[in-house]
Order: sequence, then structure tokens, then C-alpha cells
Amino acid sequence: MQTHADPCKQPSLMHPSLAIVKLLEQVQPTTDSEVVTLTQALGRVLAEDLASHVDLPPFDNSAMDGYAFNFDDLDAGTPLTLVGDSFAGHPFSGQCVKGGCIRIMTGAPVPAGYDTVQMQEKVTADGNNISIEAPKAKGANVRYRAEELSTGTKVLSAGTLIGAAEMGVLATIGASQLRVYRPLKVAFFSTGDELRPVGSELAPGQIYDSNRYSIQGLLSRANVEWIDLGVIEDDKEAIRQAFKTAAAQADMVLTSGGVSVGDADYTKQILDEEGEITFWKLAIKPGKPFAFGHLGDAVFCGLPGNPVSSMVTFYKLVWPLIQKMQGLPQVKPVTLSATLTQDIRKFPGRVEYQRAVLSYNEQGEAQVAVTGGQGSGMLTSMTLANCFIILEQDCDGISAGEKVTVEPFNSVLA
Ligand SMILES: Nc1nc2c(c(=O)[nH]1)N[C@H]1C(S)=C(S)[C@@H](COP(=O)(O)OP(=O)(O)OC[C@H]3O[C@@H](n4cnc5c(N)ncnc54)[C@H](O)[C@@H]3O)O[C@H]1N2
Ligand code: MOO
Repeated sequence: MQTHADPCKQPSLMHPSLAIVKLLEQVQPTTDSEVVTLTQALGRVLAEDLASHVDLPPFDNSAMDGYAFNFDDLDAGTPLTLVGDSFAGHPFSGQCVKGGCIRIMTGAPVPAGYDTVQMQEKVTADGNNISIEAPKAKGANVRYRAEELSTGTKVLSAGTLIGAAEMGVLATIGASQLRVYRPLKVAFFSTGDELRPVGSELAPGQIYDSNRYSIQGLLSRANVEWIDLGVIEDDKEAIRQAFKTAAAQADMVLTSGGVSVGDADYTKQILDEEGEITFWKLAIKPGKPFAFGHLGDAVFCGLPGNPVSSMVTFYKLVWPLIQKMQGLPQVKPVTLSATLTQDIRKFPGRVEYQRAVLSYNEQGEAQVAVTGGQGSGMLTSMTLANCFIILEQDCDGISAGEKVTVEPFNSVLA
């Protein structure tokens, strides 16, 4: 008679925090880099420190629409004489005379002969006679050359992810080309005879392959180059071939399904035969049968087939791995404490990531409620959520009104 041990009770289930440490030990940041134009740089990681080629701002300029003058000329208590103007892109080219002033616009150069700007709301103009309410100090409303940074100063460090603000800073300093790490290549496929692509008819027992779509979404947010190898049937040789195809062209091979203990769960077996299993099965819910290893030069992550399990294990395990391989620093997830608004059932054994909604009550206190059913196949529990409630391994349930640890979704999930 065949007996089947309960895997949840096996001491071999590794805590997810230890799994993250072990995963990260197995990979090194890429050192390969390439030069790209600024328009190609969004989502890439800077491969070298970048110094500014210019002073920022590049010239003294006005922070207000108003008038520029010498602060000390206001001591006489008489109106100043208008001698010209300075517009953004069209500097004043005349002489800055004593007792004079110029009309000036926001961002326009402040001429060397004047030291202060007053906003037009505090000025009365009568023809060329300009009466100015004295600002608090000499230099008011002037943005000085290099006050933000000077030529040669480091503006961005190697290992910086180029997002929207970085794109703007790079344009500000005129960086038309920059050296970034080459993109990480991730090949992925789903396994399962029941899976059909969206758009096809479903026969009895079949379902649509949803994981490839959520994984594509996650990989896009993780800024990698992905290779979609489709759905592979539950056939050892087909899976073996897909492993080879994937490992030959990618830094990371990601699969969905077939990592549990069922009779058609071949992923782990083929990984064992074709590569190396570093660990399998974690004390995490959802996502217990997550498998990690190597396939030739590629790292391998086997995500469980249940749709929520595949997303949670990607988020907690694969994403930190991708970040390290991309040359990004590890950032500890932000967590906070919030009051639970309903009872939660939990059995000791695994760390649980329950999908939930974090909000503020009328008193401004953080509160959190789960998004209904928490089955590993209930993907709407993710779409409704904006955070995870993290329940530690030994927790055996929590009552409404108690505090729980919450991890708001970050840029990959939000
Ligand atoms: N006897 C045991 N059975 C199971 C255990 C266990 O410990 N002992 N663990 C369960 C846990 S926990 C998980 S998680 C799942 C994961 O199993 P697999 O990775 O082998 O996944 P599959 O069996 O292939 O599929 C599970 C489930 O998800 C559906 N699925 C799979 N791929 C997709 C996809 N691309 N898109 C949408 N849905 C998908 C599949 O139809 C199944 O319903 O194993 C438990 N079993
Ligand atoms: O770990 Mo599984 O994801 O509980 O269903």
C-alpha cells in the first residue's frame, strides 16, 4: 500500500526569509553593460556613476515673474527706472544702471548687474517708474547658478533604476547617451494539459492559462526582457525540451505549474535530471511547492500553478532575485501595523500572505480587511487587494481589533 506524507508537516519546509537569503547567495549582479540613448533608458539600471556636465541651474535666474534690481537701490525710497526686460530664452542684453530695474520672467536669466527679484504682485508700475516693496533680503527670488549641483558633481550612482525622475534629471544635465547594464532575459512557460490560450474554445476540464498573463505583467514591471514560450503539455519530453530551449537563451527560466507531488507534476523531476535543485518547498501560503535551482548557466524558478501562489512567490522570491541580477540594491519591504476589522482563521505551519485592503478609518487609524476567500486559485483576491497581511508561521488565527503586520503592494504589484 502506498502512503503519502503530509508535506505541510514535514520539517523540510523552509522559512521564506531563509529562502530569500539562499536565493540571493546563488546569483551575482550582471556586469555586462551597453550604451543606450536617453529615450531607451527608462527602466534600465545605470552601470556607472554619472557626474553632471553642467552647473544646475546653469545660470542665475528668476524664481518669479516680476522685476530684477539691486537690493541696496531700494534704500533711497524712490521708484526705480525700467531699463529693459529678460525673458526665458531671451536674456537682457543692456546695461544694468544704478537705480534701474528690468522686467523679468520666471526662469529668465538675472543679469550680473542686479542681485534681487521682487514678484510683480508687490510692485506698482507707472510707465517706466517702478515702485517696489522691499523683499525680506538681498538675493530674494534668485535661483543661483550651481545651487543644486555644480559641474563634476555625482548626480546619479551606478545601480540606480532609471525611472521618470531620473529621465528628467538625465535630460536636465544633457546626458543624451548613458551606460546601463544589459537587460536581464527571462524565459517562461506554463505547464498543464488543462491549459488553453485565451481565444480558444474550452473542452470539459480545460481552463484558460492565466498565469502567463499575470507573469508577463510582473515581468514588465520588473523591467526585464521576457521570452514567452507558451503552454507546455504535461509530458516529460516536451518539458525537457522547453527547459533546454529556455536555458539556451535566458538568464532566468521561470515556469508555472507541475511543482507539486501529483502524478503529472514533472517540472521538479526534469529540473533534477537536466539541472540542479537548490531547494524545493517553503513554509509559505500560498506558494508552498516553489522550486529553485539551476539549468546550465540560467537560474531556475518553478512557480506553483495555482494563480495566486505563482504571483505571491514571484513577488516575494523571484523579484528580489531579479533585482540583484539587474544590479539593483536590495530594499527591505515597507511594512506597517494596522487594526484587523474581522477575525481571520489560520493554522500554524506556514507564513501566510493574505490579500487585503488597507485604509484609514474616520479617526485616521490604519485598518485592514481581507478581500474575501483566500484560496490559492482565487485570483480576484489579488485584484481587489492593495496589500498583504503577513501572518507568521506559528500564528493560529487573529481576532478583529488586533494589530497585524501589513505589507502594501509595491510597484511590481500595484
Ligand atoms: N497532495 C498534495 N497536493 C498538493 C499539494 C501538496 O502538498 N500535496 N500542494 C498544493 C499546493 S500548496 C499547490 S500551490 C499546488 C501547486 O501545484 P503545481 O505547481 O503542481 O500546480 P498544478 O498542479 O499544475 O496546478 C495547480 C492548480 O493551478 C491551476 N493552474 C496551473 N497552471 C495554471 C495557469 N497557467 N493558469 C491558470 N491556472 C493554472 C491548475 O489547473 C490547478 O488547478 O498543488 C497543491 N496540491
Ligand atoms: O501553497 Mo499552495 O499555493 O497553498 O495552494
